[in-house]
Amino acid sequence: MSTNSPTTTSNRTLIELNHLGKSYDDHIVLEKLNAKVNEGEFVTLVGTSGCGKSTFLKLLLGTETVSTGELLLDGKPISNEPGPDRGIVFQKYSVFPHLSVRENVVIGKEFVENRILGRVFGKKRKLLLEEADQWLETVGLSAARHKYPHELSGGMQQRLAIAQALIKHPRVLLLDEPFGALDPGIRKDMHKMVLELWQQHKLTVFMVTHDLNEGFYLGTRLWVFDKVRLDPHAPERFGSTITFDLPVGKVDQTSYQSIDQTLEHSRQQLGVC
Ligand SMILES: Nc1ncnc2c1ncn2[C@@H]1O[C@H](COP(=O)(O)OP(=O)(O)OP(=O)(O)O)[C@@H](O)[C@H]1O
Repeated sequence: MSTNSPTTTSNRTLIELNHLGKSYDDHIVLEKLNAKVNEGEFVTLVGTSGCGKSTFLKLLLGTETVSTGELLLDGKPISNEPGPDRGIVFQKYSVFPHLSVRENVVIGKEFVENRILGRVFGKKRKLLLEEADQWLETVGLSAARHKYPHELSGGMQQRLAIAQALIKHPRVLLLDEPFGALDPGIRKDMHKMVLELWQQHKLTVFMVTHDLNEGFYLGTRLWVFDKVRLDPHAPERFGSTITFDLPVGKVDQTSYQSIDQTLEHSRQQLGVC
């Protein structure tokens, strides 16, 4: 179970979900989500395929808007466009293939500094290149800074995507199955790096995973997304909600088995793997 000490967690609410719901036309994806997340928490999200985990991250990022209820950051509704206070890393294809590793990190910040041109020049650019190099060192990619993404392994590409997100100094880091495609050994290295970054930079993290063990190991808190109501004739009539909200340090073997069984039951009912 979790080996993380939530030393970076404060008592200050950063994110608040009040009766939050999200639908696409008649398809209800999420309904009645209620929770408060303090600054510095590491929330891991598990649930069956299609239950709305990525949709929830998109609401936090601001690329999707809530349909009902509220999603607040610092007590204010999250703006409906991505801002530098939130960074995201996807399972794949987060980086630009035509840019070098170094330029991939630089561009993350260039769009923040010059929203019209997406470029900065002169002394500003020199400083940005230096900062990019520092981030590449932090994620262990200094030696690859002049390479292109196709020359990197899957793990290196995810390190690059993390550097690209972190150069904007986000307060909230959103990770959508970032290690799902990686080999177990590489995943272990990535876990270590993410935990170090989370603690050093006092990030609030939301991470989607399909691996319950990974969720327990990394998080300080684990959410299970599931449907409490199911209409077999109209599966889109009801959405998922947070059915388990557990402080991970207090999770015991019985809770683990209970969540595992619940997920298995949902998988069978929904016919998804
Ligand atoms: N832009 C969209 N328009 C219509 N429906 C959408 C849209 N985005 C997502 N959905 C639907 O919302 C539901 C939830 O999708 P989402 O990707 O959030 O699930 P998930 O839990 O992340 O799944 P997975 O674990 O397979 O990645 C799916 O049925 C999907 O088809």
